[in-house]
Amino acid sequence: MMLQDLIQYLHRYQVSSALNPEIDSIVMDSRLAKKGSLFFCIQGYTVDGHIYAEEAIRNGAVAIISEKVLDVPVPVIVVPDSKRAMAILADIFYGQPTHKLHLIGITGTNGKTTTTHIIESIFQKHRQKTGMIGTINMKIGDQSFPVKNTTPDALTLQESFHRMVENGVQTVVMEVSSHALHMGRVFGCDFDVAVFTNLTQDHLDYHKTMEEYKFAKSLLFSSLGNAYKLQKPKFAVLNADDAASECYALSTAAQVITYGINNNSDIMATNIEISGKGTKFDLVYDNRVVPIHLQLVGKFSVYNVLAAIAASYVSNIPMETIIKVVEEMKGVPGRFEVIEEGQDYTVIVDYAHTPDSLENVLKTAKQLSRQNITCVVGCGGDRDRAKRPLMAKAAISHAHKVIFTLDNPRTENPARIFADMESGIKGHPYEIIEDRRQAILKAVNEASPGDVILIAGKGHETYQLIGDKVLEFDDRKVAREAIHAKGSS
Ligand SMILES: CC(=O)N[C@H]1[C@@H](OP(=O)(O)OP(=O)(O)OC[C@H]2O[C@@H](n3ccc(=O)[nH]c3=O)[C@H](O)[C@@H]2O)O[C@H](CO)[C@@H](O)[C@@H]1O[C@H](C)C(=O)N[C@@H](C)C(=O)N[C@H](CCC(=O)O)C(=O)O
Ligand SMILES: Nc1ncnc2c1ncn2[C@@H]1O[C@H](COP(=O)(O)OP(=O)(O)OP(=O)(O)O)[C@@H](O)[C@H]1O
Ligand SMILES: N[C@H](CCC[C@H](N)C(=O)O)C(=O)O
Ligand SMILES: [Mg+2]
Repeated sequence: MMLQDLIQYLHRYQVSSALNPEIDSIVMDSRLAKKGSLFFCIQGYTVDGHIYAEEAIRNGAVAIISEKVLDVPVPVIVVPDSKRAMAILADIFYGQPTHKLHLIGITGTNGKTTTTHIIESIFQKHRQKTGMIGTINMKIGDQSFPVKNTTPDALTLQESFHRMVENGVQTVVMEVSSHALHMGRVFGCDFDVAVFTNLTQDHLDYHKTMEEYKFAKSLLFSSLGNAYKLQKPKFAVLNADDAASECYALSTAAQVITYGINNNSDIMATNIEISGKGTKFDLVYDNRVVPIHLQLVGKFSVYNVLAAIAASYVSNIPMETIIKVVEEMKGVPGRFEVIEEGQDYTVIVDYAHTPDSLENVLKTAKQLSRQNITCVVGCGGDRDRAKRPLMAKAAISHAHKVIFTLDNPRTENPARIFADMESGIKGHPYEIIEDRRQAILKAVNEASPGDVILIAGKGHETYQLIGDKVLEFDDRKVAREAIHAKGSS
């Protein structure tokens, strides 16, 4: 594509030269620039990408998008906001792939990964080729690829959509994080269905206040518009039991469909019964009542299932197919994953890393056993400090025994993380075992028949970030080792 053809889509810009090179690739990292690249200078949180313009040119870049005038020998297009320009041009460069896909975006504090997986399974059962983008991986059909972020930057994202289109994908279901919405990673995406799971405290290190966090999530719904794509209406799928939905209904011109348990909604669950064997409820929709038996456990799972049902139903998937899939769903890696090695106590690995999710999973664990619940949990470093005392409080309030341990401390001093956690729970008994392996070993060694151990915070993660080191660590493997060690001692 020629540079001038690409930049014609930008409204306000200055260009330093009339040269019109051919653009073969678009990059935001100077190290990835090659002959024919267009390089975007992005003001980052760590460094200012403008300082890498010359390196990008040395590596072959033939034009630069910048927020500043630069004295370099290739055309420089100066724009007011290079991140915004990048999202818009990425969409154009890759041939507007989201216009050719049925695109479902899911936002909310908890439940995005789980709901995304359920929706993927439903569309696959309906014989569609699917794409999926989220915390665990990016998938094209059944092939998976590693990811750095839950919602990737605009270049990676549009390139992924392009590959999906080339590979015959029809429907893409993706997690849309509040960071991504705030940083404009999804500007340029044409969503058909936007789903809201819930809003509770997290990420205040980044968004500063709950109001700003709530607003960031509203951008998914306001971006839906009321446009019809190939006669296809757009939908906002909202949780009727979460107060933030009112704001999201107001921010969208799309049709709204609600789901819920407590408040009246279009897709509703009543008569919920939770047991170790799964969860039963009556699904109420379109004046019909259908009994459902999930293998997934917990009230929070019912919410995720309802969100997935609603998103699939408005996408014209037959309800019979949807129900079959949700009843067959066994779970998502690292989400309430039961570690079954024939032991007479239960070990669960879960990704709860917010106060609300920790409270939910602990309450669910309590519904499964009358025996003691042990919670092994830590809080991530270089992340929201305000959630730490609340997570510690949730653990203390709902578990009989609590072991605080390291999650991913990253570059933060573990002592400060533990001090933040302890500030929420003065006077309650707990133990601190910094080494996560030792904490898990201890919890397992002390388990009695019928007990439940919940190892929270890292779920599917196969690493631990300590300082700038990435160490191999998988709660599920360590738990298995601990169970076997106890069994053979
Ligand atoms: C705070 C944040 O979100 N940071 C994101 C941001 O990185 P950054 O701003 O630090 O980038 P930077 O290192 O300053 O670099 C600035 C620019 O210089 C360029 N550069 C840099 C070095 C060089 O040699 N040459 C060069 O050109 C970089 O490519 C970049 O364009 O842009 C990167 C590329 O898109 C992201 O990977 C990175 O996410 C980091 C890894 C991260 O941890 N983000 C978290 C907070 C996040 O986004 N999480 C949400 C999920 C949250 C949830 O719901 O649980 C997510 O969607 O992942
Ligand atoms: N609907 C829900 N409401 C509250 N908690 C939930 C819900 N669904 C899942 N959880 C809890 O939150 C944890 C994370 O779930 P999941 O990975 O699906 O959320 P997510 O929104 O993708 O999280 P992240 O923002 O880290 O990507 C689960 O392990 C479980 O403890
Ligand atoms: N997407 C979340 C994941 C947190 C997972 C937890 N294990 C941690 O490291 O805090 C974040 O980056 O804040
Ligand atoms: Mg996720």
